[in-house]
Amino acid sequence: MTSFPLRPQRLGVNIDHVATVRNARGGSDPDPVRAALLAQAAGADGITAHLREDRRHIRDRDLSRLRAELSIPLNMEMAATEEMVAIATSLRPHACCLVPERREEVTTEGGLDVAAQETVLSSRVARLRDAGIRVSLFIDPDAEQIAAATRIGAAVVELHTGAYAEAGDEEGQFRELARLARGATLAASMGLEVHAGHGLTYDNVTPVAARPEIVELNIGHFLIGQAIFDGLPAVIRHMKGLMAHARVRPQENADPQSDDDGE
Ligand SMILES: CC(=O)[C@@H](O)[C@H](O)COP(=O)(O)O
Ligand SMILES: NCC(=O)COP(=O)(O)O
Repeated sequence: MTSFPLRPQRLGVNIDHVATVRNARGGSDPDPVRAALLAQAAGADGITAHLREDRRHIRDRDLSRLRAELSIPLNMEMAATEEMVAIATSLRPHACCLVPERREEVTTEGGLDVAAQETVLSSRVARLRDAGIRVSLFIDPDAEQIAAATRIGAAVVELHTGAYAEAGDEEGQFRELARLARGATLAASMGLEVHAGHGLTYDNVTPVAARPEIVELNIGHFLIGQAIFDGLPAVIRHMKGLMAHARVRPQENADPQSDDDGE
């Protein structure tokens, strides 16, 4: 089958876990804003930072500094609470991604249940939109959630890739990838911009990066961890290289059973 190079896909670098390391000692190093500026210089297309309700990593002051110092888009991840909507509408980042949050979780465990909370979410989405913020919803790649995201006026959905990333075997990975592909196709056909993220690494990024409808990946934990060994600029350049390579022959690379691992 003939294949055509796709449009480049954006890489949003999530710098939360620089703040996790900083907070471990309670001081000011390492500075997540410095990491964001380094990521920007290395070719990141955006910076993602999640202001959790418990402030376990990113803090309010980090966000205001990011907003002031970055020249690439800032994507603020947040729970859909009154407190967070008030912070976001005052900060006015380029985008807000609404995510589900449970205080006791180690990381975001599933997608936002948009279908179950349409009324409250639609008024919060409207307030963010009225403040000029592009609103994204972090959801599982399910038809019910995608339809609900459209109904409440989100511009973007970020498909949760955690189940794909954590699938223990090839069969599970194949099943989750097929689910992501169906979700991406459906969301794009409904006029939503499609992003994806969570748990992506050098080893599993290629089939996701090859999906033509997915125009942005948000990646954090792996990049920050790998930067300990290789340095943040080299890690960002390598990840962007894998993403670009995946889109040269998207049909082949979208198949997780392909021999080509994207290296
Ligand atoms: C929403 C999401 O998928 C994660 O990127 C999260 O923002 C990373 O931070 P945690 O590790 O605190 O979940
Ligand atoms: N929204 C996903 C994200 O920002 C990064 O997730 P992870 O790579 O830290 O798992």
